[in-house]
Amino acid sequence: MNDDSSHNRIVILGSTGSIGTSCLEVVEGLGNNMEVLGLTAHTSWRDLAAQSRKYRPRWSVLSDERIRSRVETSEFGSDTELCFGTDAIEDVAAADEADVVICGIVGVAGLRGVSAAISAGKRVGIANKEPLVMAGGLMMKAAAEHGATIIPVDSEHSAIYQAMKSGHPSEVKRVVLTASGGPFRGWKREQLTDVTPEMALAHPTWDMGAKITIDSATLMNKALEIIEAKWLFGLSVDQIEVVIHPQSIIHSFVEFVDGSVIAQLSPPDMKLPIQYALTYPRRVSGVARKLDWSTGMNLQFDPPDLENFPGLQLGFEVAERGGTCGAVLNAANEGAVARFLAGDLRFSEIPRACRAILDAHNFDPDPTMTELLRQDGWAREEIQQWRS
Ligand SMILES: NC(=O)C1=CN([C@@H]2O[C@H](COP(=O)(O)OP(=O)(O)OC[C@H]3O[C@@H](n4cnc5c(N)ncnc54)[C@H](OP(=O)(O)O)[C@@H]3O)[C@@H](O)[C@H]2O)C=CC1
Ligand SMILES: CC(=O)[C@@H](O)[C@H](O)COP(=O)(O)O
Ligand SMILES: [Mn+2]
Repeated sequence: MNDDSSHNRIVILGSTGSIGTSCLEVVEGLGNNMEVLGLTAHTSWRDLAAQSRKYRPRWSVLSDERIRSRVETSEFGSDTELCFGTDAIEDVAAADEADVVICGIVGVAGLRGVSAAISAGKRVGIANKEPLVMAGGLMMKAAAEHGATIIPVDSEHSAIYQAMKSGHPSEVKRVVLTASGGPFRGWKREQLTDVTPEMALAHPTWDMGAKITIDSATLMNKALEIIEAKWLFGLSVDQIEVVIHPQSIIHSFVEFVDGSVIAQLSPPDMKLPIQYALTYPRRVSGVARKLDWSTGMNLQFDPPDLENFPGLQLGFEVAERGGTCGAVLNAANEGAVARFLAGDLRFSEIPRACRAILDAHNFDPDPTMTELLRQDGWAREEIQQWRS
């Protein structure tokens, strides 16, 4: 971080998305303490232009080179240099002037930006879980080598990060990830066959981008989060549990060896974990919603339904096996979700297709990044052709 910890220059990867726009609200709430240095989007150039005029970053990046000829550069304001391409995302994420990088790109498309920020030794707030699922072991190793500080932004992992402060890492018995259960909590396998994208996009508690919202509905989001937790906190699979908590008020628990369970509570609003990553180790007043204790509240907990939501089981298995499994599961799931949203795959086929591709892949227990990228590409081709 900047020596003057009251003023920090921030880069937001994926600034036009759900995490990105929440992050800009947080930055605005923090006032003069934060300066927006860089923003990135893929194709939403008009949104990025509006953000650029408002926050006046030094750089704005559009990663999709194909839209270059359509973009009206004058819309970005005179203070901002507009750049194109994924190389430019890496340059901004690693810029000497950047103190903190918030990673809010969706999918493995965010890998190069996250990796660049880590290699440059930045403070890196990671919401973008898919690169961790794909290559978490290599990323944590790189962070240690380059002196980067990874602060989880995913709500469950932020909660665990905060709760871990109550004891020494060696005193942690297990972590419990909470899951809302999604829009189909309590549904049976037969009922899930004819679910439409519109139904699956109606998350009961969180307002998020389309891909993660579908993942929440299949419980694949929790599967990815098991793998994410393993890498972020150096846990074994038998130290990770999942509990269904429909209210999304408790964002996860840490149980210590003495039996004490420490939880983090707040309304379902990503502005809190984003702000925590920006101001850590300090806590400051901010724009995130607060709990209202003046009205009654019931907090419910149920065991997860692995039979009707088989995607969750994949998370435990993949975290256990490691190697190339995370890359393959993640890539198959990204492709399956895209096909489901395009009306080309049934909802109930998402976990089935992921299972089939995972089982068919050529397992490597200790892959390099090159091998992980190769397997990611292979799984993306497989999922395009998959038929039940
Ligand atoms: N939303 C949430 O509350 C939470 C999200 N997360 C994680 O955070 C990440 C972002 O999620 P969310 O904000 O919901 O996603 P959104 O779909 O809302 O936003 C995605 C962002 O990534 C950009 N983007 C999309 N494709 C590419 C690409 N190929 N290359 C570069 N940039 C790209 C988009 O730009 P453009 O607008 O131009 O398409 C946009 O800025 C995901 O990994 C998700 O799992 C984790 C916890 C909570
Ligand atoms: C906000 C956040 O972190 C999401 O990952 C959220 O947890 C999704 O809700 P589910 O618990 O339904 O997966
Ligand atoms: Mn989450």
